[in-house]
Amino acid sequence: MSTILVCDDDAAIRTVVAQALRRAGHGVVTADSLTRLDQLLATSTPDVLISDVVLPDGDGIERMREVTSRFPDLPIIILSARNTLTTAVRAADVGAYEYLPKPFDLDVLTRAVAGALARGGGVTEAEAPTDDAALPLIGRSPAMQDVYRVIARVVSNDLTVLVSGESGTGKELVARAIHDLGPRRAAPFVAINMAAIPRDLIEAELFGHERGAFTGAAARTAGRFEQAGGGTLFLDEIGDMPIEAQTRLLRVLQTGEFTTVGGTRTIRADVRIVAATNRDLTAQVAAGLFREDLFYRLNVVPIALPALRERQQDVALLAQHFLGRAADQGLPRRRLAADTVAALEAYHWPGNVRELENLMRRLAALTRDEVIAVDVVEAMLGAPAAPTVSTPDIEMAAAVRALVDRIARERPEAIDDGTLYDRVIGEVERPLIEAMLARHGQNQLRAARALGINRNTLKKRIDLLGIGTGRG
Ligand SMILES: Nc1ncnc2c1ncn2[C@@H]1O[C@H](COP(=O)(O)OP(=O)(O)OP(=O)(O)O)[C@@H](O)[C@H]1O
Repeated sequence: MSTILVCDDDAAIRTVVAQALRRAGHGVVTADSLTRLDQLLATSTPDVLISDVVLPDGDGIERMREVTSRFPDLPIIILSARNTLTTAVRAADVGAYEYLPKPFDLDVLTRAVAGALARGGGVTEAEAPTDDAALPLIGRSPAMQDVYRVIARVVSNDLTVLVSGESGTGKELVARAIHDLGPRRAAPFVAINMAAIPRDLIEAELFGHERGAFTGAAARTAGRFEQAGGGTLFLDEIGDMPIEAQTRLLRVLQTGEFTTVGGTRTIRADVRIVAATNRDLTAQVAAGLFREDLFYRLNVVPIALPALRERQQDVALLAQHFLGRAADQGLPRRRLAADTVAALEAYHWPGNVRELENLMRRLAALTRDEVIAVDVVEAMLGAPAAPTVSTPDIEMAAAVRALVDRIARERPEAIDDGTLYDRVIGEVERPLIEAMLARHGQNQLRAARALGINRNTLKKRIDLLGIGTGRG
């Protein structure tokens, strides 16, 4: 029978954990402090050690450092109620086999113990623990705990990470956290957004170019791969990367080398790659817009960031964090009334954390009272024109780009025969008009009003586009 040593100062936790493990057929010994743990370890070595972090006589994770140096093969499972990214990373740092944020599921713990027994010793890392004060990511929801655990597992290696999630969910912040917490932190973190650079310049931006490589290339320029040397390259909105550039990127990932545009010399690519997308890349692969082999090369470690509406319990913490930051930057210090917090939690946050951040800044700047009342927030949440990019905008932009790509592929002559604008607008306009007519029972007058255009204009467009609907 295997022996599990459980160290927690909470008697209730010791009891339920011991019961569950005994039921699973293990022998259990418990300790309520680090001193007691030391006494027990002096006389016998357990097969698995489970320890809490905050104990009356010290920090459980720090003590595990000594324990692992004395018993390098002893698997350790850390339990913690301080559910931050830092705790997850520190647990990974000391070589813990598993880290379970409290509250945890007893079945999960039992499975972790079984896994630890099957696998034996943990992974040992030499990295120093990180600063607890500077938390890069805020939030303690179960959904974020999953994210933290994956981050903790990748910071010390160079595996390629693909972060997916809606716009404003914190994808870039995750990429930065991976960089800042890992061994490349002293070298640069370089970000490049595929959607923000003209398509024909992307390769030159990524790999650099030689003098005269193309019109306007007056001098040799280093690309982002070179600029990020030794550090991390963040490829944002990777789904927008043109196919030719994808082919080139794939080759770099396969060979670990690249050449500049117009150059012949090969340069070693010494970067960790973190890519991000707010689109469903598998759908892009299925549609032939994204190379499948590149997708697999990038998706080595996937991290799916939940939308803010899926982590309601983080809203209050994030809101307070942003108000605090606004105050640190010189805006008046403001607090949230309890019903204001409830209203924020109930909101669906289409712009995710970015929208919440912008709202808190506006509230800090605009509200007169020290405590922010619920009606002020409700008025602002109802107001349009929050400075965020919404998901429909992004989807529309993606659809239009895909459309242009398709026209270029299928009818290359149409790309510069002077009809492209009408063609693309027509493609967008047709489903729009059809949808509005359907919504308004084919009534053209009401559809025109809803669209905000003149009825005659609508009639003309219907005739021109040959939309075969009824009359208004
Ligand atoms: N968990 C978090 N804790 C604190 N701040 C956050 C968190 N998530 C996001 N933010 C903040 O929200 C804003 C948006 O985050 P970020 O730019 O990382 O999102 P993104 O997913 O990369 O967005 P996009 O897809 O539009 O580029 C940033 O100012 C970031 O600092």
